Amino acid sequence: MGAEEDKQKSIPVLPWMRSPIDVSSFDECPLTLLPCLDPRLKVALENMEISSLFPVQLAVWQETIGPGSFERDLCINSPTGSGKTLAYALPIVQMLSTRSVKCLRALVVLPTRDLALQVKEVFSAIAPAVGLSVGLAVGQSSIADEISELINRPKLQLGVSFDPEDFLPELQSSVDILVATPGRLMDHINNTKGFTLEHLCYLVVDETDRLLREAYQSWLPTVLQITRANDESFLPCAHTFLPSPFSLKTIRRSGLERGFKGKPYPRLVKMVLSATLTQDPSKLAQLDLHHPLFLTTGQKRYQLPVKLQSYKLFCESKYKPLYLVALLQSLGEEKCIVFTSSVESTHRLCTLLNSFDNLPFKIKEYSGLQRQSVRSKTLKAFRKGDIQVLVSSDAMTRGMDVEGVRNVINYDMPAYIKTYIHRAGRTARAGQTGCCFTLLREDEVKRFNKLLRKAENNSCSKYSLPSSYIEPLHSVYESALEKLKETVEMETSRKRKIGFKSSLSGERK
Ligand SMILES: Nc1ncnc2c1ncn2[C@@H]1O[C@H](COP(=O)(O)OP(=O)(O)OP(=O)(O)O)[C@@H](O)[C@H]1O
Repeated sequence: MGAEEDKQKSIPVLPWMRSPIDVSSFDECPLTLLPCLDPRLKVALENMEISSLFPVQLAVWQETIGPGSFERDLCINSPTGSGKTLAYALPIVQMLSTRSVKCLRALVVLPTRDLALQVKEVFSAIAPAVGLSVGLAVGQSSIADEISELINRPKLQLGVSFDPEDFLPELQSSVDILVATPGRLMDHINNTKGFTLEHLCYLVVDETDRLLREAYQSWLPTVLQITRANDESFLPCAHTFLPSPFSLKTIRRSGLERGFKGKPYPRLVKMVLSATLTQDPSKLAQLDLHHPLFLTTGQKRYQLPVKLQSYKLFCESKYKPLYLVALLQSLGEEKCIVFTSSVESTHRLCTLLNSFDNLPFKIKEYSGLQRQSVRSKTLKAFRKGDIQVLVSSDAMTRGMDVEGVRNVINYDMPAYIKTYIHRAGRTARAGQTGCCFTLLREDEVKRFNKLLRKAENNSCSKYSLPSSYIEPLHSVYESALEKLKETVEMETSRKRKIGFKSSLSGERK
């Protein structure tokens, strides 16, 4: 494809995407100068060691708390590590800070459990300061435990006896904000008594392009349908406003003012975000956006963090593990993530690395092949610094924020620019520096250069390792390969035994 064709493809089809707000024209804003910020939230932010808002956070603040007043749905395309989480969390918490009745008003949906946990931490750092509670629906605990966290069942007064036939205690939400993955969200929508989205004011779809790629049990049409139905039932013509002692309803009036023509007001406000936001009209149509406003950074659709340094390292296929070890040794003990192209190669590479004697760092595997509990444990140890090298499949590529990751290595070349962006984006976050190395065979170089041209800030220098790092490793590499062979044989026979046992017990059943 020629450069002209590339350019054509990057011009958004949707008219509202062609005149975006450029986030790079914003500067950081000290909290002391931020208009309207609730002083309690200022203190909470300072406790998080945040003294100013990043550009994307200021741009969103302007469109929500500022003059924009949440009038339009926001589509935010901003680089990895630019602070998108707080960009939506802060205005939502500030807006809900004046509500005195507890009910579920904000829903944040993320594609994975680890990401949801991370986002919940951010909300939990600010929401309690203004008396709001945050819940999690990700399937980390049993559904019963989760329900008891999310739903409040008021206790009957002592000494008063009710006939249960006559009195059903009103179930109420225990949380104002819910962070969820689609599967568990659907479980609660379908089965949890008292779980309702009828008061929902804010819907955040984080990692939008990933969430729109799969149906995830049709969570999006379901949520939109429920909230739309609520809008309709609260239109003045459809509702008689009879006061009920047991239920508190949000009254959505039909407003013609401020761009809400024909829409119930206040309506459900949507914020959708990604570092690689889709521009595909049919995908975006699923979100049913209201008068959307597009916020993006710079000219090109794909952006790499400004302080990221990309490097390419040439090596023959058979020596890739050896070069990787030499590279890891040359980088020292700082945290590093090594990405491979599949769960199988992640396992194999990690086993091989652990077969090298006397490496000065601890290496663990993190992949979609592992159980969630194993993954969470590994991630925790990596965050703490007990593990220095994480060998990962693309399970880790999106959104994960681990402090102190200075280097990312693409052991296998990513097939798409999006993958490169999300992998590289695990470093150089929050304005810090970071490096991304890609190991390349000669026949991959052309494809890699072409892939990088699609992004802004795409300079990529050649990286060479001194032979003093390579030469001493040859003999160790040979014995590591031998050990790998033994380990693989052991694993295969263990799997065979387990398979045999379970087929026997299957026959008995
Ligand atoms: N205003 C701020 N000042 C200092 N640090 C901040 C600020 N806002 C966010 N951060 C930090 O920046 C890091 C990246 O933030 P966040 O995870 O929200 O990025 P992101 O844009 O969502 O990235 P990704 O696209 O990879 O998900 C986090 O460690 C966060 O604590």
